[in-house]
Parts: sequence; C-alpha cells; structure tokens
Amino acid sequence: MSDADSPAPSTVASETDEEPVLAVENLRTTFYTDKETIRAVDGISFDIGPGETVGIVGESGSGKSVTARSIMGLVDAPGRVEDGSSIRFKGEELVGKSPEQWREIRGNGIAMVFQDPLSSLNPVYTVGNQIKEAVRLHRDKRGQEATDVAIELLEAVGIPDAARRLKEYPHQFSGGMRQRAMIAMALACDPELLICDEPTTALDVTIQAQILQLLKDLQEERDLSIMFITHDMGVIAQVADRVNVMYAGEIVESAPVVELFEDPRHPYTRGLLRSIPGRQQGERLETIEGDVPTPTEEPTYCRFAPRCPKAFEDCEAVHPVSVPVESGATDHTAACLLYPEDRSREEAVELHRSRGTDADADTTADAEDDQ
Ligand SMILES: Nc1ncnc2c1ncn2[C@@H]1O[C@H](COP(=O)(O)OP(=O)(O)OP(=O)(O)O)[C@@H](O)[C@H]1O
Ligand code: NI
Repeated sequence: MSDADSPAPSTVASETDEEPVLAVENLRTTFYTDKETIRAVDGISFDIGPGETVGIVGESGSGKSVTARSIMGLVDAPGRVEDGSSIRFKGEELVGKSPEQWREIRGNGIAMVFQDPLSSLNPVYTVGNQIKEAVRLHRDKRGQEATDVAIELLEAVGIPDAARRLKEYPHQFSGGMRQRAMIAMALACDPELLICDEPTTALDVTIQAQILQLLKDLQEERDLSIMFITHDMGVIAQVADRVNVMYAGEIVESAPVVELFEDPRHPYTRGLLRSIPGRQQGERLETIEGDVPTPTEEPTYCRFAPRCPKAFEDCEAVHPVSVPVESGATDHTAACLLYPEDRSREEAVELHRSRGTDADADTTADAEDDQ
C-alpha cells in the first residue's frame, strides 16, 4: 500500500512512540429509541498521548458528549456501545467491562468535568462535603485527613481561603469558582485522563480564560492527558495540541491544531472557520447554513453533502472514510472524497468506495498487516 492507502487516524503514527493513554477505535454508540435508531457516534477512531490535549469540535448534536460518555462508561439504555468498538485506556480494553469495573476506572484514571457545575454539584451539601466524599471514595481517606486533601485540592485549583470555602454551599460560589470546585473533585481520583465537556461554555470570557489557564497549569503539574470538547473554535485554538472535527457522529477531519487552522481541508472545517468573524475567541459556529442531520441510518453517502459547497455526484453514493489529505500526510486526515488531494478525482473516489464496502474492522486489519 502507498501512503495514501494508509489507515484511519488511530493507526497514524503519533509524534512520539509512547503508548497512547487513550486509544479509541471504530467506536459506535447507538440509541435505540421507540421512534428511531440514532447512530450518535458512528465509527470514530482517535488517540490521546501522554500529556496531550486533544480537542473534539463540532456543532450541536454531532456526537461529542456521547463520545465522552462512552469513554466514561456512562451510556445507559436505550443507548449502547456496539460490538466491534474499542476503547483502550493505557492498553486495557474498556468495552465490555461491568458497571462495577467501570466505577473502578472512573475512580482510578479517568475523570470528567461537565459544562454545568450546578447540575453536578448537590445544592444541599457543602462543597467541602462533596469534595471530601470524592476523596473518601478515591483515596480512601476520612476525617481530618480527607479535609486536608480537600483543602489541598481547592488550593490547587486556585480557590483562595480554601479552609473556609469548604464550608460553603454551591450557591455561594460564583460560576467560575464552582467550575474550579468541580475540577478539584475530578482531581480527587488523581486521574491520568481528564475529559472536559464544554467546561467553560457557561462562563464569561475572562473567567473562561482563567479556567483554561488553570487546566494548562494542572496539566503541566500533573502530566494530565486531556480530551477537550467544545463547539468554540477559539477555545480549541487555545487549548488543543490536536483536533478532531466531528460531524453527525463521524470524525471528518483530524490534524495538529496549527495545521487545522492554517490549512483546513474538509469543506465542513473550512465552513466552521469561516463562520468565526476574525476567528475570535468566544465566537460560536452558527453560521453554516442548515443543521447537523441526526444520523439514523448506516452511511452510504457523505452526511455533510447536503450542506457542502463542494459536493459532487459521488458524494451521494459513496461514504467517505478517513484518508491522508495527500500522500505522505501521516498526521492530517479528512473523510471527504476530495482527498487524497494528489490523486485524480476518480482514484480518490474509488479508494473511498473500496474502503467503505469493507467492514471498518477489515480496514483496520489490513492496516495492521501493513506494518
Ligand atoms: N439519551 C439519549 N437518548 C437518545 N438520543 C440521544 C441520547 N443522548 C444523545 N442522543 C442523541 O445523540 C446525538 C449526539 O448527541 P450529543 O449530546 O453527543 O451531541 P453534542 O455534540 O454533545 O452536542 P452539544 O454541542 O449540543 O452538546 C444527538 O442526535 C442526540 O439527540
Ligand atoms: Ni454535548
């Protein structure tokens, strides 16, 4: 196989040879509702290396939060992580674990910070009680020992006067301080991977910048790997080392952050970037015409085609798979029939067609044979 035939992002060589902290391969998460089958996450693959921040960006409904919940083992009925999906944390396969085992993993390695700390903090307990409970669960410390750890954690996330603030209730905290308290709780299990799902979306720009800086500092101090979900390209530019762009349950482009901003290739990514006036921080991605379709059937076409300025006939008939944007581009992939760009249109379409007809698993198998 030539370079252009090399496989989807997960098997693309990373900059270092270190084992990824998280390796997601062909993840499919489906919701079987009475009305329809929603393929919320439909065959995505990506890695997160040690100390790396990987951004997941896309409009509302593209499957970002379901991706996070899948990795956390928090998909409940009518949702299901499908057979053939793989989520490896430090080499260990998580798909198929029991609820018990998942709890263990959430306590010992992967933690999550959500958008809205008020809905995650319990209003009837003090912040201190909640952090101490997390400390008790994850570090097996009680009483004064737990209090000391809780104070340390609050100090680590930049909450001044921590001993006193422990005794306050969530409503006595400002939005930014609540989010800091949530991060402190997430750190209680001393995670190696922190999943942040729109952690700053509800905050004003100044506070948002402070929280992003805090995450950076914590990452450096604790060698955290971070998966950062947002629909804000400005935030992505600030935090991510590498970016995966999601659309209707699929990753349509993946690249190092600078390359993605300087040389976006997928028409969707280009649209997202154009929709940010002056590409300012805080601007939302709301100006591409139309909405993300709800993925309800197996894709035999490009889900972005109806909104795509570059769409041509084959886009309705061939499902694009992730390919290098040009031969030799090991680090930059797009799921679009226009790529690899150095192939003729016919060759490129044929490449996608032949990959699409194989099961995804077969594609991966081919790739491994190749190495
Ligand atoms: N519990 C559920 N039951 C049924 N469908 C669901 C459920 N959770 C998510 N979905 C569907 O999965 C798809 C992806 O949702 P998801 O929350 O991951 O989007 P998102 O990218 O996080 O969007 P947002 O930016 O609005 O948070 C949507 O079509 C959503 O309706
Ligand atoms: Ni979401």
